[in-house]
Amino acid sequence: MSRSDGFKKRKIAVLGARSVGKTSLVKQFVENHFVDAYYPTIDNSVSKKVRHAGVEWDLEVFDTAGQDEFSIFNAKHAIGIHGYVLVYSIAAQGSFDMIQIIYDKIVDFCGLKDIPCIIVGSKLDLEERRQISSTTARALAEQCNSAWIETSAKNNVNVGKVFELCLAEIDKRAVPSSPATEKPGSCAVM
Ligand SMILES: Nc1nc2c(ncn2[C@@H]2O[C@H](COP(=O)(O)OP(=O)(O)OP(=O)(O)O)[C@@H](O)[C@H]2O)c(=O)[nH]1
Repeated sequence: MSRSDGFKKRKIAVLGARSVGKTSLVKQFVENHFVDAYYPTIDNSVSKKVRHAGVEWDLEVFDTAGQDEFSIFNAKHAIGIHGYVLVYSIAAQGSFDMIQIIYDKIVDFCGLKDIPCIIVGSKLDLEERRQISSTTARALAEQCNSAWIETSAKNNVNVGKVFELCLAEIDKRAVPSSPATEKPGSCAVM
């Protein structure tokens, strides 16, 4: 893990079905703005310096192309990744169904039972079109041993919290070590 610039590094991958608001979440987090237009994402990485648990982190966020059940989960989704943000829209049942599918793909690929992960219900501002109750989503998160939160990139609600909670999930599973031998979270494939 490079600390040449004085910052420790973490890499978080954002996955989910198409159009759930992954890019919007990442843009709001890194650039503090929201774009109404929809441009399908081809994988893109951005960085932000954050302070978490008293430490400065150079956080790299890997914004991935939308997934469906036939999408291939491959090495680029796992190599060097410390934690996952799995996004569904609270207004789209199909996108919620994709969460379990993606979670299973990660677990299968990494060969691990427990991955540092947060499940995120996006588009909280579309409450009148809600299809996924918080109770249903919480139950899935519990089953996956992951954190859970609802956000609105549009109204900038809970956006920073998503990444803070993901870092906390990584911390929970990190092997205690000295700074010189620090290892990333258990899901990282190096
Ligand atoms: N109302 C509302 N719309 C949102 C929100 N976040 C994203 N959107 C809209 O949803 C659409 C898709 O957003 P994107 O951020 O491009 O979604 P994505 O998941 O990155 O899409 P893919 O690249 O296809 O995977 C856009 O029209 C956004 O403006 C939100 O919090 N509230």
